[in-house]
Amino acid sequence: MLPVELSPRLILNVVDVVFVVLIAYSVYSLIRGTRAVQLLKGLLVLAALTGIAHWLRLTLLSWILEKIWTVAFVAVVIIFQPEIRRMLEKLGRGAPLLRAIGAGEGEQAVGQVAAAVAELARTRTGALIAFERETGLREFAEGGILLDALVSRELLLTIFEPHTALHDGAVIIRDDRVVAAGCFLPLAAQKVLPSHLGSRHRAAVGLSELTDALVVVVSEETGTVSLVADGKLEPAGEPDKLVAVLSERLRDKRKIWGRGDRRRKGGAT
Ligand SMILES: Nc1ncnc2c1ncn2[C@@H]1O[C@H](COP(=O)(O)OP(=O)(O)OP(=O)(O)O)[C@@H](O)[C@H]1O
Repeated sequence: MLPVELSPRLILNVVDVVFVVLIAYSVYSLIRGTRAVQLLKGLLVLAALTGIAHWLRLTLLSWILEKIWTVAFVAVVIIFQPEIRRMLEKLGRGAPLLRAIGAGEGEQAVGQVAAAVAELARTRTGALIAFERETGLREFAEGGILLDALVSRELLLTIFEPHTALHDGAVIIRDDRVVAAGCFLPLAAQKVLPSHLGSRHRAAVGLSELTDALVVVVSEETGTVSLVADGKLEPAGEPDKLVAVLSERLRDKRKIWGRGDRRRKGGAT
């Protein structure tokens, strides 16, 4: 006989707690590493203060805190609109377990991109290349020159050739096609990056903060190649490593229900 009787109520309570823990963990995973963590800490302090004020029956403080909660809610929605949007998009994409593990068209482009990037780095030609994943980059592509051309090393080298009309701005790649070139990307907040990194790198980080895009940056100044994802910039390493990392991350992010649905979600230009 069990020491505690397993009543339906008890089971439901356990399920209830498990759900709350899972949701809390998911929310934390989604905002981990973003500025929303600071916000969460602020809200926890506010919640603790509110609890204490209620417990001690401090009427005036409770009333003020109530007003602060209302203002804070509106402010949070306005200030963190990009993060909230991104979080909801991530939720919409489903749990990682549901993601397909299979090759996508984007991977075919990876080898060509890596070859172009190696050449651009060698000649110290600045470049900014964004790979679209689940979040549609249409709004950024439409700000540039729409191309819809098959990705090739030669095409990318031509686009980033200095003194040409398309070299300024970013190239956006979806699957195996260059969707657009000369695209303006959103800049990351000033404090996120070391001051020696200029606007090209800031733009790469900025896009990766707002979307799940993978961005490759070649520095004109130093010829170094960086890979940017989820707001983090890291050295891309040798071309072979870049191919491996890009392939893995592109594959990992593909959904189980494939390409057609993603297009309907707003990815198409
Ligand atoms: N918001 C942006 N969106 C797209 N491209 C941008 C953006 N900002 C800058 N760029 C590109 O970066 C170029 C200027 O880069 P800047 O020298 O400021 O950056 P950087 O990070 O120091 O790069 P580098 O190390 O290559 O010099 C611009 O000519 C433009 O092509």
